[in-house]
Amino acid sequence: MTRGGAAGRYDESDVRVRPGKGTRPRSKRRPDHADARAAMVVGVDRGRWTCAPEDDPTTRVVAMRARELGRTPVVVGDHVDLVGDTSGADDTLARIVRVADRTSVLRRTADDTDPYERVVVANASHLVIVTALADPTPRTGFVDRCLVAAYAGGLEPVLCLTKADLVDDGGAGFSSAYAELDLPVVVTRLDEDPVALREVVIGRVSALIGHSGVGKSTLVNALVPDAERAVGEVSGVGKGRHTSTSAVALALPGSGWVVDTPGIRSFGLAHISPDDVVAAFGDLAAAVEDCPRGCSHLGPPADPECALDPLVESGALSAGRLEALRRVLTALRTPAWEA
Ligand SMILES: Nc1nc2c(ncn2[C@@H]2O[C@H](COP(=O)(O)OP(=O)(O)OP(=O)(O)O)[C@@H](O)[C@H]2O)c(=O)[nH]1
Ligand SMILES: [Zn+2]
Repeated sequence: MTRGGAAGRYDESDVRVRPGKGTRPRSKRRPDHADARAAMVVGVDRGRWTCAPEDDPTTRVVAMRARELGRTPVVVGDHVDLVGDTSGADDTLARIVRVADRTSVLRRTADDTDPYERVVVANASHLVIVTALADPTPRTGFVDRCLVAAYAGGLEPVLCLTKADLVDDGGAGFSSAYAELDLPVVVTRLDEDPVALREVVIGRVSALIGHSGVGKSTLVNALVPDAERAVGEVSGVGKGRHTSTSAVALALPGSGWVVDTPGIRSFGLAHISPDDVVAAFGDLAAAVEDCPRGCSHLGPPADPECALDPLVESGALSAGRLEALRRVLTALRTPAWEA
């Protein structure tokens, strides 16, 4: 499901027809690759894409991109068509000839001023925002930035609060800040199986995001028993061990995928506008069409004529929900390094 309006806007995954066949229209269906094998990208490393064929998802086929793809980015979660040797045998290399339109895009910029945005994960239906209730201290700023990225990219956000064993209230205090956003909240602790989280991710493609040390690897290992994500080690380059910093999709027992995103520590949001966020709040998207041009929907004093305020007066919108939406919108204005 595409929640945000922004996801459908991107046609960067359209494949260009090879130059020289000038009269042929741009096409996603090249008849000469009618026998291509459909697959999902599960990992990317130095110009090689690891793919899981849809007809045999436990096989791994390593592929390069065909020249006809041009500069189309191909990321974890992309649905691609493979040709060539798709056996997955050692030392074989297939070619990616097509990338399907995406249903969602988790995107980021390096910081809020970086004009270059990067798709990190494609086609995930859910973004699981992993935050520890203690050690490290939870910060709403990071959660709010993740919410913005989810809403704008067409992913359903889920708040996952870890280390409940370290606090007295079971997470009620922290999650109350999100109560008005209709956000699913799951709470986990080291001494219990993450049953509620498993129910959220099973049969779906979910991206997991969180700061270092929040317990994300612990969760991934519980969900995917053979994942062997390193626990308690600071992941990244130059920390003793060279671990991957790019996204990787791991198959859940049964069906579904979790995409771990070890490299993502910050979330530049330069590419997102307030309207992209409001678009995810179905009923409110129509209301803000009455706002003045350039309204950032924060209300007075910044936006005295924002059309969301009269909705509260008329009873169509609760004050608490508007406040929660505005706190998320404020994340757009808060520099990434302060969040
Ligand atoms: N008390 C408690 N500790 C936990 C819990 N979950 C994880 N931990 C501990 O927190 C530390 C960090 O856990 P990881 O799973 O490595 O955290 P991470 O988010 O993957 O961190 P990076 O690997 O740095 O990305 C480890 O020592 C875990 O044992 C929990 O629910 N309760
Ligand atoms: Zn407005």
